[in-house]
Amino acid sequence: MFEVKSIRYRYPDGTTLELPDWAAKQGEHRLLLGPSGSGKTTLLHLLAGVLHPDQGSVTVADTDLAKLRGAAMDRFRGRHIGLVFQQIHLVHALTVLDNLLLAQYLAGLPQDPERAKSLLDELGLGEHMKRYPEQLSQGQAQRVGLARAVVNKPRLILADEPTASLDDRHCQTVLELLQQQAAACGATLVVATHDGRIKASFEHRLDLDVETA
Ligand SMILES: Nc1ncnc2c1ncn2[C@@H]1O[C@H](COP(=O)(O)OP(=O)(O)OP(=O)(O)O)[C@@H](O)[C@H]1O
Repeated sequence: MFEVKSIRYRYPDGTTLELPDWAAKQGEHRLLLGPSGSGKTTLLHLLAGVLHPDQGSVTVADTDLAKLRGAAMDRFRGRHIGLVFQQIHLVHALTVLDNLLLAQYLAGLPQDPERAKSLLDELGLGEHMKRYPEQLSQGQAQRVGLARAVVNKPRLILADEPTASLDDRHCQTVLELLQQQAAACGATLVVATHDGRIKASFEHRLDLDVETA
């Protein structure tokens, strides 16, 4: 489903990051571990096509991301990749429902309010779909962020530190929702974290500290 191979990425200041080869099949769930600064976010950005490597290749859904640039990369990402961040970045001028419809529009997909509404219902947000982001609790906003990431039924879900600021109960809930939604879409899931609480929930891990798969 994805494969990163022989990656070297050079930051603007010339620092170079080398990453171990890594791959997953469709529907597999993977944990990406490593201390702060080990390159987890960089690897997620390479998988999302936000960054491109100086050497090596990134393949997602049988597509070599080096062949996609600009608007084509944006459409591919919107259509096939769901992104979940610690900071949710909802569009504040739009309602919860419209935030999801915007994600469909930006992916070049026909707007499907029924899909968006049923997903919000499923995530316990049905009553809040006409609300604006500032009228939501942190936990509700987080679930909206998750709904937005999966509304287009992505083939790959990338989550960067989704549980870092959460207490134990919310940490477990967010993790379960991510895994459930990934399973519902048949998506491959990658969760990057240094949060040791969630290690036990994943069979497959890559630890950037020790560079073993
Ligand atoms: N724009 C940049 N210019 C130079 N170095 C950078 C840049 N962005 C990141 N780095 C460095 O690259 C390394 C990897 O950064 P990255 O953000 O991928 O790590 P991370 O594992 O996600 O860390 P954290 O858990 O703190 O988010 C770090 O040493 C960081 O300082």
